[in-house]
Amino acid sequence: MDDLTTKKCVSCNARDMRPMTVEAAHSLIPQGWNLVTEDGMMKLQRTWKVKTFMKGMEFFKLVADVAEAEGHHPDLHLVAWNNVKIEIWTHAVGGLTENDFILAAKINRLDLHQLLSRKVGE
Ligand SMILES: C[C@H](O)[C@H](O)[C@H]1CNC2=NC(N)=NC(=O)C2=N1
Repeated sequence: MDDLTTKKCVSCNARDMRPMTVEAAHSLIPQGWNLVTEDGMMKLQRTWKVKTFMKGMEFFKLVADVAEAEGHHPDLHLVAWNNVKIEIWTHAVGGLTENDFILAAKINRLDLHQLLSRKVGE
């Protein structure tokens, strides 16, 4: 698998865009992300615990900057003040395309250590 972080998202209104197969999705999934199926549609999903509500908002800003640079956007959830969940899929095709994996891989590159709660025992 060539490094997804070296790639750029393409416009989602390309006529030939189709949702990828489950097998293809499993071969591309970046570290820390999960494949989930909701309402019959596959999505990428990852969760984090942040130190504070405002650090959650800082997290969202970092992600938003990546999304805007890529022209491809995640769903951002901040629940019970410190639980972040990000879900990514390609709305234009109602499933997963390579764009989703590129965005997830680039989110993985963000330096989040100042924002995240320490894991138990750390
Ligand atoms: C033209 C442009 O590619 C589209 O409007 C983009 C914007 N961001 C997007 N983000 C996601 N996740 N899915 C889309 O289909 C999508 N479409």
